[in-house]
Amino acid sequence: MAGFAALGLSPWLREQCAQLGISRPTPVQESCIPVILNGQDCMGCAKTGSGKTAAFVLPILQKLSEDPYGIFCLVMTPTRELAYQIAEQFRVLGKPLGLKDCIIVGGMDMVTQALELSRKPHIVVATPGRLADHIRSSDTFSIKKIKFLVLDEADRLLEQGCTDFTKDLEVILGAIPAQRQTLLFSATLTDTLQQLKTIAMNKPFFWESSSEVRTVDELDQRYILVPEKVKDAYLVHLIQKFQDEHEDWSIIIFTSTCKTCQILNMMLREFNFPSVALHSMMKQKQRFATLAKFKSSIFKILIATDVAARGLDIPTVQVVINHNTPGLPKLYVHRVGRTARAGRHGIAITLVTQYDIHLVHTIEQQIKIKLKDFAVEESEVLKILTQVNVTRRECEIKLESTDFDEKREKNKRKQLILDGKDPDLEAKRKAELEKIKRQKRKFKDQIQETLQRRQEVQLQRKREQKQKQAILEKA
Ligand SMILES: Nc1ncnc2c1ncn2[C@@H]1O[C@H](COP(=O)(O)OP(=O)(O)OP(=O)(O)O)[C@@H](O)[C@H]1O
Repeated sequence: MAGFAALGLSPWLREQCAQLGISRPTPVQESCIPVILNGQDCMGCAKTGSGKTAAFVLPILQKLSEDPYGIFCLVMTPTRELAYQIAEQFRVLGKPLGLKDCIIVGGMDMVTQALELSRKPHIVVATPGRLADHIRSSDTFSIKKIKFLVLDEADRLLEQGCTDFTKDLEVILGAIPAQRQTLLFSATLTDTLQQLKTIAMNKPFFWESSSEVRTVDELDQRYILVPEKVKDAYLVHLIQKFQDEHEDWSIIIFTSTCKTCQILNMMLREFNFPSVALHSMMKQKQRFATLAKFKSSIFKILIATDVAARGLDIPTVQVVINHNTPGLPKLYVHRVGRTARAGRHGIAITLVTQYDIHLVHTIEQQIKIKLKDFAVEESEVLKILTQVNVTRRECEIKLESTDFDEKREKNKRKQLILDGKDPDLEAKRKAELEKIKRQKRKFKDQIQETLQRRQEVQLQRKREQKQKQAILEKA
């Protein structure tokens, strides 16, 4: 493997890398850095924790050092926390340049941001919604002359998921020059490749790691099959076990909703675990503070929604627990990728209920690896089951007495209106879908019950036949 010098990186940047302990390029860096330095568009699809950020930060800094001006580069990313992390990489590696960066994300003061933008920073790192708001409402800055556009977690930015970025991206793409270098990175680019090519139009170089398996070899991937009602007891048991055996390990627990995230955090706190929660219903400043506490290992357990699933680079994380099975294999890949980064080892455990087994099969098919069973002493779990369930119920009641649900409803309505949808109509649609889901589940349970009964009857018949035969033989 060649060193950074052979890739064409200047000595000052190599020195910066060395100071951060980055001495040899990773494969994605080795392949993409020369191409970017050569002026080509680039799409890099490499596994989680494989150094994709430096693969675009380093060549951009080199180009900036040759022709410094602002605004030189725009980086788009799906989450606010990730925007701060990327800006930090630019700042640390670009220190000798006296780099000026600016972070434009929702939840922070817009006036301050507008002022910073008007001061022509070299690098702008932004989430799409807030940057589009600035473009629509202000003419005190221009991104018409940027040299580089980077979409980090590019597939997520183009996905029409629960947060749809596509309209804001259209506004942003309309405000930047057609003549630019476009760099697209993610651990899961492949299914949005055609869409991405419409953004990186300049005959993009595409690099994908050759390995069939979508997750890193250093990651031990496990599952535990659990009935829904004992899931929390398993969770508490697992955390206790990891805390007892590995005092210095940090753990991320992923949940499906903000409410579950909040309740689980309250519950773990009741059991005196050092946990913090991170979800989109928290105020932005609180979100940053939470993450800072977790990153500095003051709190060793982070309970988060998928807002933390992508990109976050926290080397102390040794364990990822999926409290719910992710519905999309891609989401699974990103969640479990919060551990076992940059060659370190890690373990991911997914709690799977009987209704989610098909999801596990889909995940296994996509990532090309089978999850292994994680052995748990059930008797230990049973010992704490009642206490855990009672505590959870108490936490639910406590949360109900706050305005959490009300806030959530308001946020949802606001978002729907912003998306141009009718909140009442959407609520009706959702209720109908829930009804169908409940009916389906009931139907499934009924089928299972009938099958079980049939099996029992057949067994009983066989037993009776045997008895009859035995009597006949005796006679
Ligand atoms: N060449 C290198 N040698 C050693 N460590 C590196 C190298 N390049 C980057 N790193 C470190 O590896 C870690 C992971 O890098 P990074 O966050 O860029 O991963 P990623 O590929 O973007 O992952 P994800 O898909 O999860 O966003 C970081 O802490 C980074 O400093």
